[in-house]
Amino acid sequence: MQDQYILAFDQGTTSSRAILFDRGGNIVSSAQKEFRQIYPQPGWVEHDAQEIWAGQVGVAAEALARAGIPGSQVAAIGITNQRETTVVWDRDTGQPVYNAIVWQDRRTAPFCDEIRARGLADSIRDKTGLLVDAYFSATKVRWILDNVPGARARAEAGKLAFGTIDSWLIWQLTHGQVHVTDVSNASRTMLYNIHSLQWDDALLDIFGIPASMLPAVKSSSQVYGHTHAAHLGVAVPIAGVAGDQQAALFGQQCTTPGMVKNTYGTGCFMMMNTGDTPITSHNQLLTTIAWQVGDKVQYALEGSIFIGGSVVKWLRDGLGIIKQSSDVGPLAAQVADSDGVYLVPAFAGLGAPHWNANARGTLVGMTQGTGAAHIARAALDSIAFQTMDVLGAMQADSGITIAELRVDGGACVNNVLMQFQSDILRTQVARPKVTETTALGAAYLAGLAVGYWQSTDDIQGQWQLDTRFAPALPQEVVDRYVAGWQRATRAAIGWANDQA
Ligand SMILES: Nc1ncnc2c1ncn2[C@@H]1O[C@H](COP(=O)(O)OP(=O)(O)O)[C@@H](O)[C@H]1O
Ligand SMILES: O=P(O)(O)OC[C@H](O)CO
Repeated sequence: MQDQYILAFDQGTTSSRAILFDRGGNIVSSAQKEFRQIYPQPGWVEHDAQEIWAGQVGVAAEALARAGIPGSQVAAIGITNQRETTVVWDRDTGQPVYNAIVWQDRRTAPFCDEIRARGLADSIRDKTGLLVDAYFSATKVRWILDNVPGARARAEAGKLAFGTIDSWLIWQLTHGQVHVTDVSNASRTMLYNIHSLQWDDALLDIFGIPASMLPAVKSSSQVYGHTHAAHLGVAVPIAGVAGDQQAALFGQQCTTPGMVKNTYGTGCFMMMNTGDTPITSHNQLLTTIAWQVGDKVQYALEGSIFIGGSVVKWLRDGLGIIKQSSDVGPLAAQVADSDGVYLVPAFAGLGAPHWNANARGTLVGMTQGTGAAHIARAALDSIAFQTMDVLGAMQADSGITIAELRVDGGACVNNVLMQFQSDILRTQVARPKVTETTALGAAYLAGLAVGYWQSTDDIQGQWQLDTRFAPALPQEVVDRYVAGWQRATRAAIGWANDQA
């Protein structure tokens, strides 16, 4: 028999990737395509769901072509996706009724304020593990139903379907035959009870969403359906689905309670595996479903940082002090430290553990001697400091002191950042050889479902260390840096709260 492979779709916020993996978890080939970010108004972020679909299926074909592998040698497809992003489409035509409303979109923040004012936040949190915020899908679906002419009536007549991007892609791949999601994506909608593992009628009522719109919720590793032969030449089983952060946790093989990964992408997303126990946070973290394999549901604690690697983009595109992202390391390395300069990149408010929607970017501590290198250094430091705040909250909530932070995402290639991260966390930071852990996690989930890998034992040895960073800075220096950061954060929040 010819060699078989697993094809992972990694549908992210700014680009769609397809990666082909072999049995050893090695990358055989990949293809990637960026797509348009649509900003109709300040604070609004949309994607064209059709463009995402066309791009994703295009990169899948391209990845196979590059490896010279036909669809018949793909044992299964795993899908992982930007989470919360909301698509509503017509069941008959398969056409979206509105652009996808992206997780970053803040248009429903006033409605979230209303929900909190009605005293509903605690019960929503108890059921979903989430804080009431525009980030999650529920208020986005409601917005579409309220603002697209005729949408509510069509939804009530059972004509419209809702899905996160995983559901949308599966619907397209199966030509409208399969409308599903997995537990990890469902747990980001703010409509799903993470304890009873069901859509919650009372929540559907609060948000005015007809149950007929919802996908069926499945495990993260099973055959959901087969692709229509039009796409890869043959029908291929779609056998793994997880939200991208959960998939990265799985791909990092953080499969035992207490293991933590941090993904340094546009934002930073830290997750701790908490096993079969959903831990309620007292520090404004989210409780979420990590994945379900077989009948075993695993939970996680999560802290999301809105501006992570994108602060480097801002140095490039906003300030113009670097030409390309990779220039930031050498520029920052020109100085020993930021010399008292702190950047709090609260460009879109602050996420965990502050959740302050009004906070704005703050740059403090400058003197006549401050130059571009100090600002670059402060920008990188801000990624590490925000991560430190989230990890502190996570350790407090779980009572676990972690031994190692596993890292991935575009900005984890930066050694200056990783070393500083280890220094201020006083913890080992471990960067694996394969940093495409999101796609790898989806591939593992799919491969396990079809017997490509027999059990998690088969993949256990595949995580390989690239570089380990160990704390080197003296404690008193770290204490001084951290105290400065905390002052700067207070300044960012104080500036927002001081509005007349
Ligand atoms: N050498 C680098 N140092 C720091 N940040 C970087 C570096 N290279 C890329 N980045 C940042 O990493 C981010 C891209 O990471 P990626 O994981 O591809 O993001 P996403 O999946 O969120 O689109 C960008 O915000 C970019 O600014
Ligand atoms: O597309 P990414 O990798 O930035 O991830 C987005 C997250 O899933 C949003 O919750």
